[in-house]
Amino acid sequence: MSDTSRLRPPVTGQDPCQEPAYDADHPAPGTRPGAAGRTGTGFGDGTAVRARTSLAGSGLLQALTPLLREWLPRQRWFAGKGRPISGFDLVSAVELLPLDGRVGGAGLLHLLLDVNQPGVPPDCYQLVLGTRPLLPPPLAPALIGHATGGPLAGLTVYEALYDPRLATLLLERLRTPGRTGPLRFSAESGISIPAGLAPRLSGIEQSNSSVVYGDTFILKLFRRVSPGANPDLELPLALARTGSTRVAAPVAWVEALGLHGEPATLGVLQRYLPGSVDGWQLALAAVAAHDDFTGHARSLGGATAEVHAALARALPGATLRRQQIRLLATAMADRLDAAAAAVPALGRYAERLRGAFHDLAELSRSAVELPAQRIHGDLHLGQALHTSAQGWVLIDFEGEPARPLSERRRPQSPVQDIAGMLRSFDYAARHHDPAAPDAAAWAERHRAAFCAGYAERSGHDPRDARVLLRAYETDKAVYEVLYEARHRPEWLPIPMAAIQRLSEPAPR
Ligand SMILES: Nc1ncnc2c1ncn2[C@@H]1O[C@H](COP(=O)(O)OP(=O)(O)O)[C@@H](O)[C@H]1O
Ligand SMILES: O=P(O)(O)O[C@H]1O[C@H](CO)[C@@H](O[C@H]2O[C@H](CO)[C@@H](O)[C@H](O)[C@H]2O)[C@H](O)[C@H]1O
Repeated sequence: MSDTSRLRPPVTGQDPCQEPAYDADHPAPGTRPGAAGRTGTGFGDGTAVRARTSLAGSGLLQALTPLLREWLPRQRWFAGKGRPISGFDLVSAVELLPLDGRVGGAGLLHLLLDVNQPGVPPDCYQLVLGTRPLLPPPLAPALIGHATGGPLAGLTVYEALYDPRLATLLLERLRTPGRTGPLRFSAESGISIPAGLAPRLSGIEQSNSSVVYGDTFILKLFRRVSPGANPDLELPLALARTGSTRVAAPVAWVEALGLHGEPATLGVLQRYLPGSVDGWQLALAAVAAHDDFTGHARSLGGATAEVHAALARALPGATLRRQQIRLLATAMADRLDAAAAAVPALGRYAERLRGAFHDLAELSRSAVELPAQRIHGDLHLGQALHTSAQGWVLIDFEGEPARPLSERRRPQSPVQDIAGMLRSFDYAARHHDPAAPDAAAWAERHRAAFCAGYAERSGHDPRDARVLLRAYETDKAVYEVLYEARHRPEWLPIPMAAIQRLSEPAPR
């Protein structure tokens, strides 16, 4: 579809790609004015957004509430599982296509919604909803529910990304920079995005949702949204602009404006790497076939060093001084305490594990200063894609989604990323059998190859930062224990094997 005018709700007769800047008193065409009634805190105090939501006050939220209460907790990306939902607040609602389907048979609604749960601050989620009077059978898996009131009366509500027509429309909107209500669409200059690329929803269970367009681009829509630039746009964009080929270059993105302070990144369209295989799958295959994987591990170490060097050049860094090193050690110890309270199996190791954090705190007594810079933040084998043409490419620079955005955007020691990848080799070695007699040796060989590749490219062998590496590795293994206990209890023995190893006295 190359004609962008098909995005245009005929009510207004204006092309949303040409809209003027959004004005609270004169809402943009294609959105309906109304009082927001928003009280949530996901985007701060809410005052900035109050006049800018559309469709609020129209009964939209009341119509959606019973549907979302039932549907949301079943989504892989919903972080509030296990707690009741006490209600929703509308942060913004934008009708990208009229809901009654008078253009092309389907409506398209973009929502930012604060989800309220007792005892925790609200989280803001991005939903992209389709509406049709009747859902065609191929879209059955996308069903959210049948609405009975407000502007949705008599309509079926479903996940728009499943609908090729609506997914195509999103790409169309990204192709032309401009604003639609509080949504700002931007494109990297000098890159042309062709029209008519066939969309397909990525079937992989993820923290976010992605659509692949014609094996050329992949659009990732963030589900949990916070004010500020998402590092998964910020870092790949900075890297691509340095000419780095170790990332999938962003070509367009969408943000929400005026919600509270900084624009919030909602989605990124990046180059797709057709035929890529991720490092986790490659490593598992190598373990199963008893193949040597050290060449791959070494080149991955080199690629990681290249990314770190490019990030250090492209974005401001910092130095971790005494006080910050102490705070880092304290934060790690606090995370250990919290994890031990939640997972009793960790309890008996806790005292000895604390030694690693104690040693880190002791570093702060000497004159040591640690260089810090922007890093990947959640590096593991699944975040590295391999292609025969490009070698290793790192993806998903979001950082650990559970941590606040402000923390994820802070410069950190690059050793954190290295520790993450070293843990991943241990995971791969123990995936089939956590107690396999040759697992420790396999892991050690590949960890060494990764560090050697990193050292070759950077001139610094991460193994020389012994105390820091051990502290970060322990912190990551503790995180993994909690992660597995919550999400995949049958995987718990994998990080527990590391906990056992790391609780033994450190070789001096
Ligand atoms: N640029 C890309 N090219 C090819 N596949 C990709 C690309 N980016 C992501 N993917 C695929 O999508 C999956 C999920 O991507 P990721 O960025 O990790 O999303 P999430 O944050 O939702 O976990 C990856 O594991 C990979 O299989
Ligand atoms: O990929 P995400 O950003 O969602 O990261 C989370 O999930 C990962 C699992 O998918 C988890 O990684 C752990 O398991 C991996 C194997 O599945 C292994 O390679 C990693 O080393 C291990 O940490 C990650 O911790 C979590 O944040």
